Amino acid sequence: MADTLLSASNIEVAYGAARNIKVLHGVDLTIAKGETLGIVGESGSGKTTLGRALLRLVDVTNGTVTFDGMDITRLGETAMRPLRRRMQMIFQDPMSSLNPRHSIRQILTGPLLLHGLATDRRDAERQASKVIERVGLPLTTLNRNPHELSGGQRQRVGIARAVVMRPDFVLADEVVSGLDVSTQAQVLSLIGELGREMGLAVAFISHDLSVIRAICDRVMVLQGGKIAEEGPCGSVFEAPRSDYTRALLDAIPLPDPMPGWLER
Ligand SMILES: Nc1ncnc2c1ncn2[C@@H]1O[C@H](COP(=O)(O)OP(=O)(O)OP(=O)(O)O)[C@@H](O)[C@H]1O
Repeated sequence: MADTLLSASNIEVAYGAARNIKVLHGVDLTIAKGETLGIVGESGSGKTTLGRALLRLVDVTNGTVTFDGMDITRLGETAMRPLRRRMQMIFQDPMSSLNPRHSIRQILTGPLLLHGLATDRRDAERQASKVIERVGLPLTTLNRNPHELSGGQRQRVGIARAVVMRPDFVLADEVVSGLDVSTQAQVLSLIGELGREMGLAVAFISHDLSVIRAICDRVMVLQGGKIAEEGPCGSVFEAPRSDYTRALLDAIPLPDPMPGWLER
């Protein structure tokens, strides 16, 4: 497909020194430029492992990972470095990924300067201010440290830190699971808006189907390290083909009527 950004072909991942704990058993996946793909499945089904394999944070034992036409399956860290800026990650708990001793200003400007995306400190500061406002936070946030922010504010900083690097791909792993429902909705719409605005490809991992439904174009259902089902969100949710997907759907009590942010 001409507009494929990221693809995995028949990938397998195994953990343990002897690579005897097999977790992914031949997974195929493609994400087009600008597309949001939901990856869903019960705990332990391999969602995070799949995300990490796409970013080359774990090695695959078999299969191929391709990014923007390049086979990156066996690239070393030096060769991966220029691609790292283009593949960003938003974490479940931003606290664990934001340096507690750094101000939000340092957290945002540091990588810009390091990767040569800002001409000088003033330019980095200007870009940081712009992105912090874009994610809905006041400029004074730049003077704060992560522990001085609420969970929702920290997640907005996590999003700002990812998008300020002008990536092509963002992996969002369980990014709203620690937040209350109304903050979840705000953070999801923000990711959706930014994705559309910037033409980002997003892989959105969640065990929560209602979250996937709110934000994704397409969904892939993982079961025991294999794909149980895959397709456009509408068809998978309206007419699931696998019993496993049906069981996942049955497990979420959807409110009636559906809140506006869940309607697509
Ligand atoms: N570093 C590791 N070493 C050994 N086994 C691991 C390692 N990381 C994950 N696993 C195992 O791989 C399987 C898949 O884990 P993974 O975190 O990818 O699943 P998940 O679907 O993201 O789960 P969750 O929703 O609970 O985060 C699990 O059985 C897990 O115990």
